[in-house]
Amino acid sequence: MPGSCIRHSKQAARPMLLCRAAYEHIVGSLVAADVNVGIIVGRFNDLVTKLLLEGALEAIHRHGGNREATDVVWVPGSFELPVVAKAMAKSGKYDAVLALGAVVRGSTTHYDAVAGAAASGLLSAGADTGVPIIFGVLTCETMEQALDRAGGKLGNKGGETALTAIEMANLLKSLRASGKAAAAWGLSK
Ligand SMILES: Nc1c(NC[C@H](O)[C@H](O)[C@H](O)CO)[nH]c(=O)[nH]c1=O
Ligand SMILES: CC(=O)[C@@H](O)COP(=O)(O)O
Repeated sequence: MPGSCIRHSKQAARPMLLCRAAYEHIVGSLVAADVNVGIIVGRFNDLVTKLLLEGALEAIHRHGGNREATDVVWVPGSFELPVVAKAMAKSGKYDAVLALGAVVRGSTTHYDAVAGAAASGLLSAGADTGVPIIFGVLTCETMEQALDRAGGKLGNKGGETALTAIEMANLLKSLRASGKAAAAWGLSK
């Protein structure tokens, strides 16, 4: 147990390194070759979401993913992401589902309802199925903030979250193959 590692004042680093080395660290691969990803995109603010999708597809392609294993599904807005995410997850066809959207604050409190519903709904979809549902929804005060994060000066959250989807898909595949995680649950098949 880590707590049992005795720390010696002059060799403190060495025992701890030995402690860490004694344990298997399980990390999901970023190779997309055998990963089936379902991408759901909110059409609202598609000036932004199209860029998020572009980043996601480029990342998947760059990591060895193929077109046949990646489905792109469009919904009206971020509020609609969770129901489709859960439905796609329950199909058993996907190793991960990536939800992309852009919620930009307007002049009412509608922003809070949409952003909150998308976040909690997507979280529940993953918890209810055991299929990784990745939150690729921008929640921004301004369109400029959103564009900065959709391929602008702050990178592309679509590409970043696509890598999260690949890693989580491979991690769960690996854990499940070695009996260290339960199979996905609540699937329709
Ligand atoms: N204002 C934004 C929306 N609003 C639309 C909702 O997502 C939903 O489609 C509507 O309430 C009907 O159910 N959606 C976004 O994705 N981003 C926004 O900024
Ligand atoms: C996030 C939204 O729903 C928002 O863009 C809508 O704008 P408004 O609050 O001005 O109606």
